[in-house]
Amino acid sequence: MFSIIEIKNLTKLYGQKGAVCRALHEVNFEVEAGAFVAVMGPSGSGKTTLLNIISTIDKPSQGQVIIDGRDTGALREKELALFRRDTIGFVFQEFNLLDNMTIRDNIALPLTLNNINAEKILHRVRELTALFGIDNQLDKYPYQLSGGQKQRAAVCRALVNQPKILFADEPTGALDSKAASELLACFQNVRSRYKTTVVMVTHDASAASYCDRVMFLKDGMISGKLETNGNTEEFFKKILNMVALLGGERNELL
Ligand SMILES: Nc1ncnc2c1ncn2[C@@H]1O[C@H](COP(=O)(O)OP(=O)(O)OP(=O)(O)O)[C@@H](O)[C@H]1O
Repeated sequence: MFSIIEIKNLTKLYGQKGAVCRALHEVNFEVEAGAFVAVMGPSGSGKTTLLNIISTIDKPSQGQVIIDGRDTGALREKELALFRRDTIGFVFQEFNLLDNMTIRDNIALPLTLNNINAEKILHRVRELTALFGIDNQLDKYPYQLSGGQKQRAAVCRALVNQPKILFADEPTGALDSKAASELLACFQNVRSRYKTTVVMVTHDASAASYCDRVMFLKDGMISGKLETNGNTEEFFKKILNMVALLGGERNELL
């Protein structure tokens, strides 16, 4: 199987001499194309730092990030911007939809900016929103949607360019458990339909149990990994056990 993400000896230091914070320390892993992976760990363990570096928003202090066979550290700013546009989608905890645009225009925005033909744009928006169960919400504005619907619209927007990888930072953080499970089921659909690789940071063991694999970070290092056998409930229990085993902030991770 092809590794769409290869992380080699990744270290990230913040700050200057005398006040250096080591957010990541010699992290190594690979993610297979089409996988759905969760990154968990206590507050301050380096999850967001890792996601920002893999998604090329931030640069490492040391180490390599190879995405889809390309060493991102070797790309110039312009190449990197194009690479990011064509390869990566991003979803945040806050939905970041534009209030004065309809849901249709919000989702279509990345394609409109790329001068794609209008018919193609509408087709893509219809296909994605049908998959996410919000195809009857397209004429509405963000304030007229529930939190779960807004987040599904934000994911549609992140996918409209057909990225190979979708990065999600606490995508269920602002949702109730029903809206969260609907969103996670959508991620699974996207993965099986488009073979999109999904990498998600989460504090929520239940959200992580929808994934194929969970990586646990502690103090900027990978402290454990788990893989599902396909049974979500069993996987959920294993994740809880791992959280307890790794110690520290069990309550926070729940
Ligand atoms: N811009 C920055 N400057 C200095 N230190 C930073 C910066 N960003 C993060 N850090 C530090 O790096 C470490 C890892 O932070 P990071 O945000 O990646 O953790 P996290 O696991 O995502 O935490 P949380 O779950 O609370 O969001 C923390 O000690 C944090 O204080």
